[in-house]
Amino acid sequence: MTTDFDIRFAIDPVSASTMNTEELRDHFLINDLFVPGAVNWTYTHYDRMAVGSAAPNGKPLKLETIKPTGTENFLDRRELIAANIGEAGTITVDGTDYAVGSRDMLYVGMGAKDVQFAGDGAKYYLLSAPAHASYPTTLIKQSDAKRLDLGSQETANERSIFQFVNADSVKTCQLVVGLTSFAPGSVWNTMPAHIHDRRMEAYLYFDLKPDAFVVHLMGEPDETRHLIVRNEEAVISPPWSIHSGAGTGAYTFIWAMAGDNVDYTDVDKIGMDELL
Ligand SMILES: O=C[C@H](O)[C@@H](O)CC(=O)C(=O)O
Ligand SMILES: [Zn+2]
Repeated sequence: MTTDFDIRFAIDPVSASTMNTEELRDHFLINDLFVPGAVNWTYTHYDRMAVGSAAPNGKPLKLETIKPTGTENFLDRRELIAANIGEAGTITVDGTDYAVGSRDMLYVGMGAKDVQFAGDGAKYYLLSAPAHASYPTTLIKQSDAKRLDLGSQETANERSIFQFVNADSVKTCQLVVGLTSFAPGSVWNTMPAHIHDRRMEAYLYFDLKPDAFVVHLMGEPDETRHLIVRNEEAVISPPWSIHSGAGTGAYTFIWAMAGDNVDYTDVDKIGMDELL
C-alpha cells in the first residue's frame, strides 16, 4: 500500500487576489479529507506543514513515508500530532499503545519509526511539521488543555479555546494545536480577526450538520475572499491571510500552526474597521 498525497504550493497574496472560486478552493480547501480505510496527506509548502488523516475503519493503518519528506520514515525529521475527532481508538508508537479517546490528541516526537492507527470508529486528523529535536511522545487530553473563554453572546462569538499544546502539556518544535468550541447560538470564530506572518495555520471544521457550512474568510485584511467549507473539511491559511469564519449552524474546529515561533499570543490584531 502506498499513501496518497497532494501537494499545495505556497501562494502569494497578489496571486490569490486574482483567483476565482474554483482556483481558491483548489489551493486553500482540503475536501475529501477523511478516506475510510486510508491515510492521506496534503503536503503544503507553507512551513512544510502536512495536513492529513487516518480513518482506520476496522483495519489498523500504518504511517508510511511519502516522497515529499525525502526520508526513509515519515517522522525521521518531523513531529506529528494526531487529533481523534471520532470514537476512541489506539495509536501504537514503536510498540507502545496509547489509548486515544474521542477529542484526545497524541503528540509523536521526531524519530518514531513505526506508528499504527487503530480503532473501528476512530478518525485521526493529522498534522506534521519539520522538527529539530526529539521530544517525548505524549497523550494530551482536553482536560490538559489551557482554556480561554472569549467573545460574547451579543456578538455571536462566545467560545472556548482549548490550547492542547501549552507550556504544561507537551513540548514541541513547531506544532501549536488546539480546539475551539462555541456557546449555543454563537457562530463566529476568530472575530476580531488576526494575522501572524511568522506562522501558517490550518483549520479543520467539524461537528457540522449535513446541510450546514462555514463561510470561512481568508485574504489580506483589505482584500478578503471566502470559502464555503462543509463538515470535516480543512482550510489552509497562508501566513499573510486572516482566518475567521461564521457557521450557518453549530460547529467545532481544530486549529494548528507551524512557523517561526510557538507563541500563539504573538498575533497582529486586525481592527473591526480594517476589513474590506
Ligand atoms: O492563532 C490562533 C488561532 O487562529 C485560533 O486560536 C483562533 C481561534 O480559535 C478563535 O479565535 O476562535
Ligand atoms: Zn491565527
